[in-house]
Amino acid sequence: MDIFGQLVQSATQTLTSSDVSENEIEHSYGSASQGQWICSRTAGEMQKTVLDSLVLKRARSEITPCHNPKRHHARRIQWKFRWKFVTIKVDGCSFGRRVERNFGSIDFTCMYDFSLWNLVRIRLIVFTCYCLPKLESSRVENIDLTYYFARLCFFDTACQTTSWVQQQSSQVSGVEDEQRTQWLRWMRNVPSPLFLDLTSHVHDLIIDNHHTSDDPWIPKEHLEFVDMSLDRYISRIACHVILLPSGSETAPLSLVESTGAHVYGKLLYGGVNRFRILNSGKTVRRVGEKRETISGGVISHPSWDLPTVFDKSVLMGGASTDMVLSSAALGWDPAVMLDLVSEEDLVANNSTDGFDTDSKSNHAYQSFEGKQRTDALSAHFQNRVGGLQPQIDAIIRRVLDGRSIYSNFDSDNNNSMIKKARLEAEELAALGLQPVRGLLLYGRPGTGKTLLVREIARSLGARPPKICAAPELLDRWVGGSERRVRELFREAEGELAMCRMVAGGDDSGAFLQSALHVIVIDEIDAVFRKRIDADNSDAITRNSVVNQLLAKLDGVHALPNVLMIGMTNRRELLDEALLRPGRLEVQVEVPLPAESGRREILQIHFGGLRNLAKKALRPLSVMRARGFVDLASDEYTGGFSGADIAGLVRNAGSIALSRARVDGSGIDGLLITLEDVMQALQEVKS
Ligand SMILES: Nc1ncnc2c1ncn2[C@@H]1O[C@H](COP(=O)(O)OP(=O)(O)OP(=O)(O)O)[C@@H](O)[C@H]1O
Repeated sequence: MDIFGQLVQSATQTLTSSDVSENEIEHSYGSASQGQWICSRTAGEMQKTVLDSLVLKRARSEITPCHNPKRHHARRIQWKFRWKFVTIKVDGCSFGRRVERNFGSIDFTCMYDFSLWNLVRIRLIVFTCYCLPKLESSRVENIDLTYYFARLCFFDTACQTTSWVQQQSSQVSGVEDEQRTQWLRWMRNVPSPLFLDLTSHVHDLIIDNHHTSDDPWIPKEHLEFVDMSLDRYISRIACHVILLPSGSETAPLSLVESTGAHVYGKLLYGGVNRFRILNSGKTVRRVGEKRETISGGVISHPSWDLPTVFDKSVLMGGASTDMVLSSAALGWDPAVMLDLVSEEDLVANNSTDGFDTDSKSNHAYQSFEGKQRTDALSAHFQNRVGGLQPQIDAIIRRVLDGRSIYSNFDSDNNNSMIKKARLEAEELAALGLQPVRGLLLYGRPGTGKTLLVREIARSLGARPPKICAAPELLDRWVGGSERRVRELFREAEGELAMCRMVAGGDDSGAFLQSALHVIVIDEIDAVFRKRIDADNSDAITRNSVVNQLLAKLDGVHALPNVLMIGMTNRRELLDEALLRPGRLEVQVEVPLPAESGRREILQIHFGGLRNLAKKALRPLSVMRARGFVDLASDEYTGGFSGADIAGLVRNAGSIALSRARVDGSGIDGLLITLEDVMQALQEVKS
């Protein structure tokens, strides 16, 4: 059985008996606003245009005059709903300047009505495809990758998703009662989105297609820009299908593409039965009303006909973000500047070539064990975080080691090494050595706390971390803040419940099956500060929010598949109860970097730029003749934080860029000189 089949199977196995209540219908409405969110996260002029033309117009054009008052009424509501449906999404978006500067990505989200039976559920399928970097806009305009990837995902009969969907739809009529209940409950009970990574499938298809001369599946002209000899082009194509159960909390980041990926298309497509309910908020059903029919032709419910919207080609344009980035960074030559980057570093950096290899490296950690794994983790941090080796060691020892880096959505989960790592984690758990659930990072601003958190989440292969600033948790409505805290944990709860049932109710094994959920609360002192005896409403809310968090971390229903990371500049303000073992147990101070630390940070920031500046390298001798300046020394950067150093690098880059603009040498002739760095230093210090 393919992974998707396994997922679905495990999900359906997790169900217990309970009825589908009308409350769920309310949730369905919530799903629509999820859609709104999805759009607003990824707004763009193109998106608006596409939504308008492909969805809104289409919906309108479906409305045909009808003389039967009853039917007319139904249709009007239907129209209203669909209109509102789209409007909800479009209105909420902030279509901004991004469009000009950005790569003109179109963010579509594919949203299907998944209500297979009379009882209402809406399920969303978010179809995301990522595209190749550095496409030339002239070519991009002629290509509709969305279309092709959509076909790959949904229309190709060999594709796992399609066959699964077909299988499901063929079962609609003859579905067994028991199975029907299972499905409904699954949809209700599994609040976390299911992720299906079709990337390798898409890669295979593209590569196969490329090698097939007769009747190619994708016409050659659409692949002409793909340099098949360059793995990195292929490796930047990703394709994810995300299934969002209705009413689920969508972690904002779960829908955000991975670093370095370029969203090329997400397609929004919506349908729902009981539109009347959504529209009016009433749940009364008219006698004789046929609920399954929602729209003429576009989605004939509940079949899985191809939505015609995919037939439409969408033109895309604009420069890719990579172009923008590289043009800003071109010309950096750290070796010329300070000779800080060794040749080995360069080779190592070049091998990644600026592309995101995190997912690969995560797999690498998974297949390591023992010391080998710890070393690999340590190296992972070293390449990205400078000057914090003791802190990193502490985090690896206390937080990362002993965690089985296991995701049940991992296609490699048959790997024997991973099994070994899991067994080790199970043994440790049996010994009572469960991994810690809370980490506090505290220290001066800009010292790299957030950076550390990001790397921790990456190295663990966890679900995309949920990052929120503590003040965002406060809600002016009574009980609202507590609800927001609970929502943070909801996804983890859902997944744990699912794993628990798969493990036959075995609590101890369940969390090992669940992927880790990293919850990050920044500026944690703003809310979770010492509880005080006061009867003003603000203090009461804060106290209650602290209590809620404590309960989630270490209460009766504590969640072992959660790693909570708090960050603060003011540790002394935090509630003592939050800091005790079992809660934010590991506390790591992130200090200002010392000289050697600053050197490492400089290396990291210069190193990154050097990759992009390969072509613009200048003879070392020129700079060497002027003498070696140790920027990391106290004389230059004493008292600087990591963020200060990053800012210094950016500032020097901008100075060089403006000079290049003035003297007309352009980006190709861009070179950052020692004087630029010194000027930047002066500006930063003044
Ligand atoms: N140790 C470091 N190594 C490499 N880069 C660093 C380091 N510390 C900071 N930086 C750079 O500074 C930027 C800002 O750092 P970061 O946001 O992690 O600081 P912070 O400690 O979370 O700050 P705050 O407490 O104000 O939120 C990072 O994105 C990174 O580019």
